[in-house]
Amino acid sequence: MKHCLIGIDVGLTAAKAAAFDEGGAELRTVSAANPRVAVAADRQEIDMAALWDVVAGVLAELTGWLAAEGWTISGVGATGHGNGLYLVDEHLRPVRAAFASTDSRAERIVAALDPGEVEAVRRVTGSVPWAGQPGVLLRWLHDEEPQALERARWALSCKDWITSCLTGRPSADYSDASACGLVDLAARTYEPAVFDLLGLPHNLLRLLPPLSRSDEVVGTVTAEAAVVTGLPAGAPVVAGCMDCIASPIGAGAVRPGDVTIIVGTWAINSVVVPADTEPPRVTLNALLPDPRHMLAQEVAPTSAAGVEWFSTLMSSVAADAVTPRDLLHAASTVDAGADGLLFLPFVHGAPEHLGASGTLLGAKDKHGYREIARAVAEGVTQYHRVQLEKVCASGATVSDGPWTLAGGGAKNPVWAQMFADVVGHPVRRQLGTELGARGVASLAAAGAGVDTTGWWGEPDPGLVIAPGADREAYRRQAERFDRALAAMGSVWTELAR
Ligand SMILES: Nc1ncnc2c1ncn2[C@@H]1O[C@H](COP(=O)(O)OP(=O)(O)O)[C@@H](O)[C@H]1O
Ligand SMILES: O=C(CO)[C@H](O)[C@@H](O)COP(=O)(O)O
Repeated sequence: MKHCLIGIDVGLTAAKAAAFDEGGAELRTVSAANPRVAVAADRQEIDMAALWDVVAGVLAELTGWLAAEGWTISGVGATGHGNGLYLVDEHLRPVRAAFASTDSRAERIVAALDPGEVEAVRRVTGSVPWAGQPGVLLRWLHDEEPQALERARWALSCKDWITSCLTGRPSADYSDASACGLVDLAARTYEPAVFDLLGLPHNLLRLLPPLSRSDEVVGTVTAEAAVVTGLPAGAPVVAGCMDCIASPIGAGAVRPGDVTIIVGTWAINSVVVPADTEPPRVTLNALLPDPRHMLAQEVAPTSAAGVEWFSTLMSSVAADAVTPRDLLHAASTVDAGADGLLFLPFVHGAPEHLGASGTLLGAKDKHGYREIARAVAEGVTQYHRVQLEKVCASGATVSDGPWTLAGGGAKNPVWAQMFADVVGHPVRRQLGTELGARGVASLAAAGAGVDTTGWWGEPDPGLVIAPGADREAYRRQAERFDRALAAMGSVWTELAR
């Protein structure tokens, strides 16, 4: 009999489900756009039932194909965007719409925190507070919608919501919970001091589900879930992990010093560090399945989000949809430097820059769509560089080898070369594989008792891209970008008042 594993990856843009054979080869991937409602500029909410419908739909398509090809499913795991908040009642039904991690309505709560207390908690949890964290959002609900908290029984992350739909059980894993800034990294337990910092009563700690290892089986597919997904009832489901963890696992980039750059809605810039040292000073540190290691990360909703914003804007005025691929193609027809245009990619703000907004600098009447497209892609990439420099300066040891490029944007060859040129370091593309789904499928394999040692062979050197001819232009642009970023800080603070 042919056995396979299923990895589900629910990002902010799209839901993907992929099947892998027991040796780690990808059999097939199905994806679909996720529902997302921008309720207001700073309010980004997700209809939880609609999200589950999309995931069930991609699973049904995948399992239909697998059945026709004679595959038997031996394990399932989910990964998803981290942070945000998915509140459910005791019957695991949504209490209200979920908060996406791009929601910035709670910035004022973060701005009012005591810096000394923030630093004391950071040393324990490895995270600094920002608006889209579940703890900060719980505080917002405590102030603004206390009735929602009264109805809530569990505070889930995105993948925990999907896992609960599959198994009928609440669960959480160390990677997501630590990436949410809720965990004492050394003790691997929820940290009540986070609730003190945020002014939350301790009785709300009851909302946090029990923690499991990412590859631990936390339930089995229910009969109800089997009907809508085509998964076999009774198939084991593992706790899974956060998407920023799943991609490096999928790429095999989990040795100390390994760097992964994820070009999803969010910009994720990470390095594997030992778990038994003081957490590097970055936005967050997330525990990896291997208890010896964690992933130090600089993160911001500034990556494909910027490209999505501009392509959606152009689609609204063009006869045909302008896809991110079209936008990158238009960008490729303009020289590096976008003829002097600079884009600061904060259309959803950023943890590090309270009040920041998307900003186009240097616009002249000679500039058109193609120059702006180039500036948007370059601005997104330059901010990845800023964050990678911060990761390198955080005290973490960083590998000299190629850095792994993951996420939807990394599939674009123009953008991948721009990454190598802007960051000034070789990057490795991963063609043909949904790395996040692959990573969590490997955890499902481990949970089902399948030997996964063969999943990570020698990486193909042909996928490595070295910095090229545009490197010098981007070095000059980086100086302007950094000066503009520093100067805008006070403007954004003023505008946010
Ligand atoms: N060929 C492409 N060229 C440029 N950008 C792309 C391409 N394919 C996907 N993207 C971008 O990647 C994003 C999806 O990446 P993904 O990692 O799946 O994000 P998420 O996990 O947030 O859903 C899309 O928002 C899109 O902007
Ligand atoms: O918590 C986060 C960063 O700390 C984000 O939610 C990230 O997980 C999004 O992932 P994306 O949807 O861009 O793939």
